[in-house]
Amino acid sequence: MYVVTADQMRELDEYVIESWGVPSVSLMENAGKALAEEVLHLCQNRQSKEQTVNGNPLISTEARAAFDRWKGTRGQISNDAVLRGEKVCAEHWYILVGKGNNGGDGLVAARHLWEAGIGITLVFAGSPKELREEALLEYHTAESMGIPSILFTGQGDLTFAGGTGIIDALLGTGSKGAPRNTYASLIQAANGSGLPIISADIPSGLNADTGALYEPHIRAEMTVCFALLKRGLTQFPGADAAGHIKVRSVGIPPQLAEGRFRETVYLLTKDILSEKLKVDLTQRRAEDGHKGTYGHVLLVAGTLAMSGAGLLSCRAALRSGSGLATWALPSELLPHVIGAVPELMLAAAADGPQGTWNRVSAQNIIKLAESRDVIAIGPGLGRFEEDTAWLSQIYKEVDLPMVIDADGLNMLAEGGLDFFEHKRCRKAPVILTPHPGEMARLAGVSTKEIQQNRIDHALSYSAKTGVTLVLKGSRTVIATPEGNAYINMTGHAGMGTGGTGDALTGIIAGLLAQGYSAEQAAVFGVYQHGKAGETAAMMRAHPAGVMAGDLIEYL
Ligand SMILES: NC(=O)C1=CN([C@@H]2O[C@H](COP(=O)(O)OP(=O)(O)OC[C@H]3O[C@@H](n4cnc5c(N)ncnc54)[C@H](OP(=O)(O)O)[C@@H]3O)[C@@H](O)[C@H]2O)[C@@H](O)CC1
Ligand SMILES: [K+]
Repeated sequence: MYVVTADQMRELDEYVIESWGVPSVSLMENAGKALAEEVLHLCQNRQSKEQTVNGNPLISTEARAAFDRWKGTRGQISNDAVLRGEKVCAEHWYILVGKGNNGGDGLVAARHLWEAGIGITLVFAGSPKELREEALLEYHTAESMGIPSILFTGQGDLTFAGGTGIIDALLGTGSKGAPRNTYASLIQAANGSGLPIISADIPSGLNADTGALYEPHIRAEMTVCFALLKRGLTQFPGADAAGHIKVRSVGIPPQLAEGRFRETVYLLTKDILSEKLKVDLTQRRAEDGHKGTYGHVLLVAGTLAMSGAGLLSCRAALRSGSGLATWALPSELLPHVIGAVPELMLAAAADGPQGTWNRVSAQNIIKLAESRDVIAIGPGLGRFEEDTAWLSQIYKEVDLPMVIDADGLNMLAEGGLDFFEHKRCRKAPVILTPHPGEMARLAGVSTKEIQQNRIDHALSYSAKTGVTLVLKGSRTVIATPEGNAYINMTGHAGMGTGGTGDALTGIIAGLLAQGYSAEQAAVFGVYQHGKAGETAAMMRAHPAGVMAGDLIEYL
């Protein structure tokens, strides 16, 4: 599933209109009809819930289904079941109409809902005479049909008297900045009404490209998004304002987006994993495979105070299927962790005071890496003198697939983009796994700026440096230097707990060890990490109780 910006959507619109001759009024018709269908579904669901007594259906749905099966369907006549809602006459929807094409979609929906018997009041944010082209035609049709309308001037309150729902067709992909004047007042009134709001394309007040929210913005129960998902709907806080999101086709085939733009953003689904990234989700192995076949991870991590980070990463690497794992750790820490993960090999590689790292150990790491397949650096590592130079030396001299996390990222941030000046001497890929705070340090901006435009920041850093970038947080974004980005949908807020990032580093390293490409390992690793977190949540009394160690057990 492709995820596009407002400009990309406009380009695709124009392409089908100009190159294929699809009339733009047909696109608007399809959009408005899809919107009306979703409103009708909601009304019908509401009706069927009301036909129960104290929550018990008068006739159980199982009994009804059994009877319908017995009766069969031969010779039955159905009407347009979707658009001729039964018993929807008690419904009355207010449709907020802006002056662009988003408003036009609202006007089309008004016509279909009116036809289905729903009471409608159109509320114009500005004089309908300002509407243009298709939207203006739709206005004239609605007026001829006698659909009631009011012009909201901003004077007095709009109470939505007798209303049962609101369609937000104020602002779509053509909106710029915070909603102004009557638009702002209508948004505030709609949110305050307590009625369910269904947004056309995007909730008004959302930045369609970034997911940032302006004030005020609509808080929708559902958003009916047209043709292709907009980037802003996939990232928080925008995703939260959109409510349940339904993508409906309007006559612009999504596959038009493939290879068309410099950057292609995908919603991470099983299909994307198996069809685009060619990941075998069953993870089949050759019958004659052995531990040497599935790679050896070298993890450079941990101090005495943060030994758990190393343990979690190593366990995750093994659980994700790597054949072997070695943990390079400070010598003072080693005796304390013997036997904690018996499957793991331990290598004393640093002699800093109190179980910490120091700069002399770069050579030790380079030597250890000689007989390994992947190197992962960072979890619980701490900072030490001249550590950026230490990491840079390893980066230059260890040409293995490399994952850098946590303090490794802070070292890298200190080196700035100069750190990557030696990237041409590396053939093997590098994956960075920052959380938003670490990403902010890498990019030299604030955490807030990162969070307000996660997809762009991930893509641009990846393009500049040649690394595969995993920007963590809800809806993790994985960006590749070639300009692909994937938005992960697995996982849950219960995974916001210490050590889950360390586990992710281990999973990705474990996949790299088995021969997955950087893109496959980062994307599949993030997907699996979230899935394991979901399984762990289901096995506990409450998702908030999930710990990093739990999710590793469900890999
Ligand atoms: N094209 C197609 O074929 C299809 C398009 N489709 C639909 O079209 C939508 C995009 O339509 P669009 O481009 O007309 O923009 P849209 O968001 O409706 O309104 C922009 C208007 O609002 C105004 N305005 C801007 N910012 C504002 C603010 N902050 N506060 C207040 N006002 C503000 C601005 O006025 P201006 O500032 O320029 O005076 C401008 O007139 C898209 O989301 C989808 O729903 C579907 O039907 C499928 C086919
Ligand atoms: K809208």
